[in-house]
Amino acid sequence: MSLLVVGLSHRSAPVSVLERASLSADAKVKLLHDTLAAEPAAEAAVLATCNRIELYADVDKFHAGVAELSTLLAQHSGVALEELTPYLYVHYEDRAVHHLFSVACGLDSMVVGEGQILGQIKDALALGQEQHTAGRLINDLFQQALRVGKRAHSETGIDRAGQSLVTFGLEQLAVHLPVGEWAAGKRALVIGAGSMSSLAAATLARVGVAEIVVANRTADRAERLAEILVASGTGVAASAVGMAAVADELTRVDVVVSCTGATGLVLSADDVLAAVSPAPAGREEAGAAPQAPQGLRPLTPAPQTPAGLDLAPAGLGSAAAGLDLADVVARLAAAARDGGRLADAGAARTIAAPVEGDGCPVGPDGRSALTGVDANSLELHGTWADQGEAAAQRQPRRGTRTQADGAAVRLALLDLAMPRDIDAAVHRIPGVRLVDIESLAEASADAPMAADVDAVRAIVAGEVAAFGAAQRAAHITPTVVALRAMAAEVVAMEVARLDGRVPDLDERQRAEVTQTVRRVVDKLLHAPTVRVKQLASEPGGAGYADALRELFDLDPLTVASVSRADAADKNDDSGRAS
Ligand SMILES: NC(=O)c1ccc[n+]([C@@H]2O[C@H](COP(=O)([O-])OP(=O)(O)OC[C@H]3O[C@@H](n4cnc5c(N)ncnc54)[C@H](OP(=O)(O)O)[C@@H]3O)[C@@H](O)[C@H]2O)c1
Repeated sequence: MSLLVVGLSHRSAPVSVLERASLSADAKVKLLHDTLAAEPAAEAAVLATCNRIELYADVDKFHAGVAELSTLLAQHSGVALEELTPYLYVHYEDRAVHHLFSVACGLDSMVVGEGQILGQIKDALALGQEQHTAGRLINDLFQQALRVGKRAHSETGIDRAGQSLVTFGLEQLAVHLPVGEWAAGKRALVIGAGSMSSLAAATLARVGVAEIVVANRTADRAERLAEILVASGTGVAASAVGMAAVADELTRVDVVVSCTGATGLVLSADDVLAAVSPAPAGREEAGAAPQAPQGLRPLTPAPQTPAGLDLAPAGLGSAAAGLDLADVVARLAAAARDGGRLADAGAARTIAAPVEGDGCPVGPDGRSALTGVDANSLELHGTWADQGEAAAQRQPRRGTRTQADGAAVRLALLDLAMPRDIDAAVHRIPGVRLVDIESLAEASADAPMAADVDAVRAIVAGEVAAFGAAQRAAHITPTVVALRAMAAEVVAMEVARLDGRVPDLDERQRAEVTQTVRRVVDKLLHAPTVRVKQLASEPGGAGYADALRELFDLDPLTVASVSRADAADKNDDSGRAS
């Protein structure tokens, strides 16, 4: 039997395929059992993260194994085999071990060196153990991968080569500023209260945001996370809200981190657009500070608006300040019909870019109907051009950063979910910066490769060789044990025969003869068993076990029973270890 892995990852497949191929918890369990039910596989484990889906199995036939595992992956992911095949990779025997060890060290991660993959490998092993699909090979392999990953982190500076996904994402939002400087005093909204959101919230608190609002479907979890944050000693203020409050919170916060397990969008482009849009003039009461009704943000900063991210009114004409989104859309639609010319001078100042092509699709409520529009084919339509120009006219206060395109960053969003939580169309909203899994992948490709990566590669190479040697040595052990058992049996039979033929031997003489026979047998077997273990641990040494069995006419059932007992001991040990 040999180790085979078939999978796809962010390196082999586009995010859109990975998103569609992601496995639910139920699908993972079914995939494991179906793999074992398939004829070529004896053990199986599935490593499924937002960046990879890999099926590991102990197979006895390479070609049949590849065909079977690929078909099962397609079946359970719901992506047709013909579509999936170009994105699949296959590793076998030592290459498969090398692959998992590299993955465990974070060498194959989207953000090189990130440590979360170790938890995901541990989960994959735990699931295999729980479902009894992990035998001796999978247990040994995954446990060793965890050790190798920890070794890489403790012996090298791989952590520096790639920070955790959250930190890296925040760095992308902060662009050229140190994250701490960028985050200081900001208000953040964290959507979701699971493990990733908790990590995101903890990181935000650590880097110095002033306030965190946690929004989650289940209120208890959001409240619990908010309590933990308050008790964290970072000085952050934290509170919990339901998902219904997200639209409202969007208008108050500066940063959003979203990482839910939702399969659909949590934030549409319209939600974000509404949150960063100017408030309609008609809704402002004379002499009163403008409120933020229904997701439209006032242009005059409210007193509680955090420094650095508000919208300064200076330089804005009254037409711009009181711009109603529905009004803008209507004007743009008219302008599009009119060849891009706007009838109103106030609006013309707001909308600098001429509308290209057709006008922005308008929903029944008069807002841009962006939800459901294919982000890849989406062009910047008038509504957003308008918002960008409005943002460009705002005078950034001290501390307000600007995007590379010159527009002030009004709202920074980090989407760590897979599938995505935030509509990719948000990328095109001026004044909004969205960093998502796809853009993180691109950014990390440009990250400088530290010398530590080479050090980790050396560790992986050494560990793969050691693992292969240990596995091959372990492969011969049952045969050697069976040989010694057979020898002991022969000695016992001969001593019994001696008892029958020379019954007068006293106890001391009998013990002496027995010891002598045992010593002879041990001495005869010592050199060949030591040598055969050495030879078997070398690449291509698997045949020595067969030779030993053949030469000494060992009972295959005895060898198999020793292997089973050995595997059971290992499983007990691994159960205790994990
Ligand atoms: N864990 C990682 O290492 C990691 C790394 C990178 C990216 N991610 C991505 O981050 C996301 C969350 O992963 P996780 O590990 O944090 O999962 P998790 O611990 O299971 O948490 C899932 C969170 O999503 C919420 N949620 C689930 N379905 C939802 C829905 N339909 N609508 C709204 N909220 C919903 C859950 O709310 P309830 O509390 O109400 O159930 C919970 O807060 C996933 O997209 C994952 O791919 C995870």
